[in-house]
Amino acid sequence: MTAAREKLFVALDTQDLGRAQRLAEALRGRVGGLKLGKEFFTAHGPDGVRAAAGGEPLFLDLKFHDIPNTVAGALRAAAHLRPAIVNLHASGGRAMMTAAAEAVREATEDLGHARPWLIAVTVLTSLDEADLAEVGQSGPAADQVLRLARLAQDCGLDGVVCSPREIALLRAACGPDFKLVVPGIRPAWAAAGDQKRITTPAEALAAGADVLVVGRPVTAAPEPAAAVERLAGARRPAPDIPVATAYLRGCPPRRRRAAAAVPPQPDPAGARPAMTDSFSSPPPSSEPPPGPVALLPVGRTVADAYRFTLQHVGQVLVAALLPFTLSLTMSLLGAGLGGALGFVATLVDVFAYAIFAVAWHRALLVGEPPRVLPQLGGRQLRFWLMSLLLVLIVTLLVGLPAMALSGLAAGGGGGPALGLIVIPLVLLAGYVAARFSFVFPAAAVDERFGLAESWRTTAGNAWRLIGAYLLALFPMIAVVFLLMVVGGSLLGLGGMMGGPGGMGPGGGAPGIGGPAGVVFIALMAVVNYIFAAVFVSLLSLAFRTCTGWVPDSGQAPPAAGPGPGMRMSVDAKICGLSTPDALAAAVAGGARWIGLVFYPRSPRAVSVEQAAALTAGLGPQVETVALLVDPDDALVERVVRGLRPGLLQLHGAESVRRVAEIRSRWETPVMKVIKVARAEDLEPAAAYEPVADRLLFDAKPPATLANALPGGNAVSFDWRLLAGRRWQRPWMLSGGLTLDNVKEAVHISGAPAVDVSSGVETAPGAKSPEKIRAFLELCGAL
Ligand SMILES: O=c1ccn([C@@H]2O[C@H](COP(=O)(O)O)[C@@H](O)[C@H]2O)c(=O)[nH]1
Repeated sequence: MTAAREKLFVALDTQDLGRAQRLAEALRGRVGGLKLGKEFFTAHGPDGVRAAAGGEPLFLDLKFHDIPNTVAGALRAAAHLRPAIVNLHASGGRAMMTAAAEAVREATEDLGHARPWLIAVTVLTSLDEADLAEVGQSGPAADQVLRLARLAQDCGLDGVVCSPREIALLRAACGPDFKLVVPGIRPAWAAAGDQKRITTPAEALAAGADVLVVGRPVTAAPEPAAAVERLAGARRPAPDIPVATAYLRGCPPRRRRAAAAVPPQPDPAGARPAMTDSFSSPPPSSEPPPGPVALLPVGRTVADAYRFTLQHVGQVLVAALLPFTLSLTMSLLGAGLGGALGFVATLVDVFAYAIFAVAWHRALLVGEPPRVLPQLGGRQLRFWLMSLLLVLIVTLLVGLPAMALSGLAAGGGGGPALGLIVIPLVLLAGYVAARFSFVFPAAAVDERFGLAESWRTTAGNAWRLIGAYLLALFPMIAVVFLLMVVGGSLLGLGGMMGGPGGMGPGGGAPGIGGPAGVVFIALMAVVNYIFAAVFVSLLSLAFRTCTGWVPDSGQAPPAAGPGPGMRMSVDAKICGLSTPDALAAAVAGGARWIGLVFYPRSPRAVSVEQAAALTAGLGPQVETVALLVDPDDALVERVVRGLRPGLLQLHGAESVRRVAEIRSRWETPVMKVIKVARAEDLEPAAAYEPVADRLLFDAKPPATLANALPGGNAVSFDWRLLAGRRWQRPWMLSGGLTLDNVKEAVHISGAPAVDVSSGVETAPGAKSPEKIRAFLELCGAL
C-alpha cells in the first residue's frame, strides 16, 4: 500500500449497515482504516461498529463534548471497541481533556488493549471565519485552531483534528510527534459540499498530515476503491517545471517530515491490525497549489506552446521521422488503393499521428526526449483508439446532423440558412472536441483518464481552450499560406493551394513532381509537424494547468536544474521595481514575477499605495511578490490587504515558526530567502521547506560591506554550492546576477528560476528598462 493510501481513513457516514459493510469490504486492505461516526453509531451502536469495521483500524469519531465525568465515561465505554483513534471536542476545555486522557489510559490498560490516539477536534472544517464570528469568535480560524491544539497538547492528548490549512502552522508549533488528523480533503474532481476549509489530498499529505479523513469523495463514487486510487495518486503541477507553475497562483507548503510519528502501540491481543510505521513515512513528492483549478491563460499558453516547440525543433523532427515515413507510405499506397484499403491506410495514418503526438506529449509532460524508434505499445494504441472514438463522437453528434440539415436546406433552396445551421454545429463540434481533448495527453502519460473526466476537468476552460487553439492557428495559417505562395511562384507550380498544405502532420500525397517539388513537399511536411507539435504542446500545457497533473517521481524530469531531458527556459523575477517603465519592460519581456520592496532602508523601497498603483491592471501572466524583511504583523497586514501579492518574500531572519505563521495567517504563499556564503549556509533550507512555498538562495551580505542590505548588494556566491542539490520546494537563485553572468550562474547552479535586482540597474534603485529586456531575453534563451 502506498504511503498516501495508508494515511487514508474513509468516513463511512451512513445509516445503512449493509452499505457500510459493502464499503468496508471494497476498501479492505486499500486504505489505512475506516472511520465510523455519529450517523452510523446513532443508527447501529457498538455492535454495528464491530460488524462494519470488521477488524480494520477504526477511527471512532464520536467527538465527545460534555462535562469531564461524562466524556471520561464515554471513552471508557468506547475502549471496548478497540479503536485506533478516538476523539473529543477541544472546546470542552482542560478539565475534560485531562479526564479523558486519563480515562483512555486506564481503560485500555485494564482491558489489555493498545491505547488509541486520543485527539481533539479544534475548529470544524465546515466552518470559516464568518461562521466563527457568528458564534462570537472573531479572528482567523487558524488562531483558534492553534490555541486549542496547544491546550490539547498540554492536556496530554496525542493530537488534533484540524483543517489542511493549519497543518504547517501546527507542525511548527506542536512538533513532529503531535498527530494531525485532517478532514476537509477534496481532490480537484470532488465537490466541496459543506466543507469550507479544504484542500487536496496531495497538499495535506505534503504539508505533513498524519491521517487524511475522506468521506463522500470516496463513498459517493461509483467505484470507491477506484476513487481511493485516484485520490491517493491525485497530482498537481510540478513546481519546478517553469511553465506549469506560470499558470498557478501561489503554492502551498510541501513538507518533508521532520521525524517519524509514533504509531499506536501494537495491540497485544493481536486482533486489530495496528497502524503501521508507514503512516509516518514521507509522502511522495508532489506540489499542489491550493484553491480551485486554475483558469487557462490563453495568450501565455499559446506563447509557451510555440516557445517550447521552436526551442526543440530538432526533437520535433526526431519524433516525426517514423510517423512521417509511415504516413507517407500509407498515403502513397492509399492514393492508389481507394475503398476499404484506402480506409485502412487512413487508420494507419491516424496511428502514425498517435506515435508522434504521444512522443511530443511525453517530451513536454515528462521531459522524455523523443526517439527515432520509439517503444510502441499500449500508449499509442490507447491514443489511437481515443482519436477514432472522438472522430466518431463528433461525427455522430455534429457531422451527421450537419449533413442532414444542410441537405434539407439545400433542397429547400435555403442557401443563407445553411450557414446559420452549419456554423453553430461547427462550434458545437469544436466545443465537444475541446471538452474531450484531455484524454490524449492523459493517454500519453499513462493516466487513467476517460472522456467523463476530461469533460469534468475542462469545465470552465472550454472556451479558453478553443480560443487558444484558434489563436495558435493564425500563425500557422499565415506561414502555410506564405509557403504556398512563395513555393508556388518559385517552383512555378499552379494549383498549390490544393496540394500538400493540410494542417495534419502527414500532409497529403504529393501532387507535384521533380526534385524541387520533392524538396517543397519535404519542407511542408517539416512545417506541418512543427505545427502539430505546437498543438500537442498546447494541449499538454492546458492539460497540466487545468487538471493539475504532475509526473510521478519515477517519470518526472529532474526537479531542478537542466536535466538530460527537455526543459523550458529559465523563469525570471525582476525585483525592486518602482517605476512604470521598468515594470512595463519586465512584463513585456516575460518576467514571471515582479518584486516590490517594502523595506524602508532599501533604495528600491515603495509604499503599499505606490505598489498598488504600479501593479493595478497587471494580468495573470505575472505574479506580484512583496519583499519583506522581518515584518511585523501590521506591515504584513497592510501589504496583503493593499496589494494582494501572489507571494511574500521573507528576506530577513524570520524563524521557521514565523514563516509558517505568516503563511497560514494571511493565507498567502511565502518564499523564504536562504542567505548563502558557504556550504553550511544551505542547511537551514531543510527546516524551512515544510513551511515555505518557495526558497530563494541569495548571497549573504558580506560582513565587510558597509550599509549592506539584506539583499540586492550586487554580491554573488559560489554557485557550485547549489549544483546537483535537490530541494523539496521550487527555488530560485539571486545575488549579483547580471547580463554577463546569468548564463553561467544557471549553468553551474542548475537554477530553474532567477531573481535579479541590482544587475538590471544603472545605479542603486534606478532600473534600466533596456537591461531588464536584455536580461529577460537571455533567460528566455537559456
Ligand atoms: O472538522 C471536522 C471534523 C470531522 N469531520 C468528519 O470527517 C468526515 C469528512 O467527510 P467528507 O464526506 O469527506 O466531507 C465526516 O465524517 C465528518 O464528520 C470533518 O469533516 N470536519
